[in-house]
Amino acid sequence: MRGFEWVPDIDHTNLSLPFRQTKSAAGYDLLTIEDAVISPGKVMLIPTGVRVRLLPTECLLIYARSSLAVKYQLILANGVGVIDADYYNNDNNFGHIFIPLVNIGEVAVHVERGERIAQGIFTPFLLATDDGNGSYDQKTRSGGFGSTDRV
Ligand SMILES: O=c1ccn([C@H]2C[C@H](O)[C@@H](COP(=O)(O)OP(=O)(O)OP(=O)(O)O)O2)c(=O)[nH]1
Ligand SMILES: [Mg+2]
Repeated sequence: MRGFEWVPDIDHTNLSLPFRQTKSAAGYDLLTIEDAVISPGKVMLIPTGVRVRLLPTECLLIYARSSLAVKYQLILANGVGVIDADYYNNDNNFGHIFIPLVNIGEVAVHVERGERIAQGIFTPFLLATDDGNGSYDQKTRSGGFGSTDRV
């Protein structure tokens, strides 16, 4: 079963789950659930209110919307976001997808609740032939953005 769901306890009144705007669009547009003002040179983590269910050898790749880059100089701070299957329903934030937007222009940019801020593309991936042969230790994910770092 592959698809988007609302994160529990999120107010999604009048918002829609991500959807493809046209029949042949590859990307599901993700909305912001909050108003935000992004200052020049700053990165803001924007909540989408959604999580995604994936098969174990799939990820959701998050890309910028070209129009936001061209009109408002808003791009993804991480280039491309990778949403892992085990991020879904993690203990930290239920699998909430956040979009790290950076303003590379010279004026502050407002984004409004319900605006489409990025797009997600479902993508299958391959494993190394000897993956899982016991030579390294895989942890259980507890969150995102550095949660697997060893401190
Ligand atoms: O644009 C993004 C990128 C990632 N994530 C979430 C989902 C992903 O599964 C998790 C971890 O992402 P990634 O592996 O790219 O970040 P990391 O810095 O390696 O964090 P971690 O140590 O948690 O893997 O963070 C988002 O919500 N938005
Ligand atoms: Mg990681």
